[in-house]
Amino acid sequence: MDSTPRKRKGAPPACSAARSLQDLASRKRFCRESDPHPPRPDGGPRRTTPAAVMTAPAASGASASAVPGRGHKRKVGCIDSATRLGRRKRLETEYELGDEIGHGKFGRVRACRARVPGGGEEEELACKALPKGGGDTAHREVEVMQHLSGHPGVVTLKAVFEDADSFYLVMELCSGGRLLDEVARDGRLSERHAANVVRELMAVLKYCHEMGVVHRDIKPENVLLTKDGRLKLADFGLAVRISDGQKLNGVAGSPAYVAPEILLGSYSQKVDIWAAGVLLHVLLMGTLPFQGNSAEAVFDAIKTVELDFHSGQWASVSLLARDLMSQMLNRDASSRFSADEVLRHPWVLFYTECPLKAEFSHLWSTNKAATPMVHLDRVSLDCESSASESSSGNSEEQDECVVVDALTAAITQVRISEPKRSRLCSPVNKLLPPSRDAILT
Ligand SMILES: Nc1ncnc2c1ncn2[C@@H]1O[C@H](COP(=O)(O)OP(=O)(O)OP(=O)(O)O)[C@@H](O)[C@H]1O
Repeated sequence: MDSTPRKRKGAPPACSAARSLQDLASRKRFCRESDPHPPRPDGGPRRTTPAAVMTAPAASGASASAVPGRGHKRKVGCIDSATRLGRRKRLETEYELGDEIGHGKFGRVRACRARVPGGGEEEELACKALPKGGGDTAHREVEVMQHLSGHPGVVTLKAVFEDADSFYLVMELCSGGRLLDEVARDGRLSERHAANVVRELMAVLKYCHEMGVVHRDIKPENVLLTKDGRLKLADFGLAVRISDGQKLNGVAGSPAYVAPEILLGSYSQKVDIWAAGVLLHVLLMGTLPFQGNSAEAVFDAIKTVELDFHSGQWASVSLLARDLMSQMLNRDASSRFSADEVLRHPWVLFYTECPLKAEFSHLWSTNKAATPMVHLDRVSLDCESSASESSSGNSEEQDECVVVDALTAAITQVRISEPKRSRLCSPVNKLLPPSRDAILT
């Protein structure tokens, strides 16, 4: 681990996961995009979203003249014909809407069921209503969801409907709730559970980034779970598509998860890795790493607070987990891990890749460390268990941390991290003009 972090004196006291995350939720309102269609100075009508979902606009924060990059596998800006479109009447004909199951700042989500002619088995779905007048948000969300469709870690969009007031996004139901609720319930997740979450999240983020999409709102509220505990990334309302080497400059996201370079006004995919690092801190510690009583205070903490990974609750966390955390929360975006590098980190591999047992066992036998092999065998068996399993602070978990820490010594013979990318090799990036994503002044 290459950081010697210290928490700044006078930083606000850590609070419980439920409390701090709830605070965050209420502060979030400060950090959404401003109304992109403010009243006209001449008192004329506001520009509103067109009445029909025909084309999605260019991604906010991206240059209109940007050359399509690797992410543009489909027609840019068009609703894909695979997603059915229609009027609200058709929504009611084809689907039965149930109770509200969640809501965010923009949308209200209801349980929904497809009416199947002939009484066949009904598919459980979710229907998110997005009021019109929210600028490009609904278009962008639909377009990005379609662009990413097919990946098992992305909530599948089934159909889009509209009436005079709203768009309705019918999507697969994630009946396992939010990752946030799991953390609030359990306080802290076991390292094994957290590593499985990180692996699934990074797999979908790697895909998003390869497809040229920056999510910009990674947080436990937007990570949903299926009935069988698989992870699904949701809420693409702030996501944007960018080309290789392109930079964004709109301030967007949820304050506690905002990467420092967003505050500096020039950023790209790595902001999602920072946010995932904050999320990992929440999973392992039950608290947000950067706190404050206002959005400004949180931003100040993001820019200046040095985390202390050596004291307090961190003492019970493996060194490998701390190493990964410091790589994900590296303020230098060019050195910060990519999704792929996170996936290849030994902490993630150890808890999620059973075949490594053999490799580590070999290293173990050539190392003088004293932890018995039986622990490796047990950990190996553990990684076959469900990804949704959780525990916190029990003796079994402590034993695993000892094993992981002992492995740190063993694998230093191999490598802990990929070599840092040379800044000289960075692509020449185009800094875009300020966009309407700027939400804070
Ligand atoms: N596919 C789904 N299956 C089950 N629940 C869902 C689904 N999509 C959303 N929800 C629930 O609805 C809530 C709000 O959804 P979502 O985050 O998409 O709305 P939003 O208005 O865009 O939120 P935000 O305020 O974060 O922008 C989620 O936190 C979740 O509890």
